[in-house]
Amino acid sequence: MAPEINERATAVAAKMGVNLPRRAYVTFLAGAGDYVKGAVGLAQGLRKVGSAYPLVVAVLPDVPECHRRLLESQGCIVREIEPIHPPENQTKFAMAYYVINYSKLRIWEFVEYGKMVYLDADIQVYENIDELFDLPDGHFYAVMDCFCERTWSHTPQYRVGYCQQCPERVAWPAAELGPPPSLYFNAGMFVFEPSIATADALLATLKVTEPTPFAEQDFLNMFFRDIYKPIPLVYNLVLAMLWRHPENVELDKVKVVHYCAAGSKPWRYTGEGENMDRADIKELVRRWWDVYNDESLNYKKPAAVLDGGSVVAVEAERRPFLAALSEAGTVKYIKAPSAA
Ligand SMILES: O=c1ccn([C@@H]2O[C@H](COP(=O)(O)OP(=O)(O)O)[C@@H](O)[C@H]2O)c(=O)[nH]1
Ligand SMILES: OC[C@H]1O[C@H](O[C@@H]2[C@@H](O)[C@H](O)[C@@H](O)[C@H](O)[C@@H]2O)[C@H](O)[C@@H](O)[C@H]1O
Repeated sequence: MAPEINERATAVAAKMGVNLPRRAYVTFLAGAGDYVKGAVGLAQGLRKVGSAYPLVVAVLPDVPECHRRLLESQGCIVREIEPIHPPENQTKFAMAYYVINYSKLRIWEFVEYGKMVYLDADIQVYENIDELFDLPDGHFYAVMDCFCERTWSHTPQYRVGYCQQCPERVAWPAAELGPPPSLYFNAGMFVFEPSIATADALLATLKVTEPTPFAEQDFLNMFFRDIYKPIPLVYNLVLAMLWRHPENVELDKVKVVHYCAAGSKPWRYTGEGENMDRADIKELVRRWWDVYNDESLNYKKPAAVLDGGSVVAVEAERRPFLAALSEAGTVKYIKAPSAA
């Protein structure tokens, strides 16, 4: 649904003195490649677990029209964003394409929402996580990352074998390297509050910050260091945890899986690559495909509502509210036959 309709439905609600939940999940999509499958799978996964909030997809201009239509047909709210490029630099990013990930920072401009949960498109949600929206305001919530993969080989912690996931295994050599690194989160999933002031501060700070190998993830860790609050690993299982810190993982309790290990993207999975022949990886990839291929999870057109004669489509979670408006005689709410 286009944001202006979203705002009109909100305005109708406001007339009734009711603030509709200004909450949404948001993911990021760049390019014309196959990450769109991840975003579609995520939309279906959120529907399967009965999330009460819509999925916004922040798309770069290079995302083709057909991918945008596909996302809208799956109930996503597609928002084009302007790319953000880091300052000219000689940095060698951990993955060359990480340079595009700075554009993720545009989501702080989505101020029609009071609180959002960001999820990478290579993430799948297997249990309802709407409770994250009720975390106290004023903090940045995310799951701690792991420093043990080769992608971290440029860092001192990797060189000395230190990881925040098990600080007792190899003590940080404070005498040699000074204080240990601050708690560091994986930026594939986080809970945040959009704000123009924060968006402006992010961009102004980025302009004067030397890019580093983990691109916007490093930058966000620096920027939000003082208000960062770790949340349990169940909300973002970085796959490498399965072989790097199995003692920290209770797989049957994990709600969110982040397919970020090399070779683990389900839509590209061949079983080749380090650790990709593990039984747990094969099972997690199968689970992803089960959701992606489940046609019963396809988006059903929302009930339509007449507001002053014009049709305003609304998201499923607004139906009960609009039925109440209809009873109040404010709008005529026509339930589509398929609407539950
Ligand atoms: O070609 C690309 C590369 C990345 N992304 C987006 O950027 C996120 C972060 O990139 P990636 O998942 O590859 O990082 P990882 O967590 O796997 O290192 C992806 O999940 C997508 O949401 C995208 O849309 N197209
Ligand atoms: O642009 C930098 C990216 O950095 C992160 O990816 C990394 C990181 O998680 C490492 O800790 C893992 O070892 C590695 O596999 C993984 O690719 C985020 O998941 C991604 O959203 C994005 O911010």
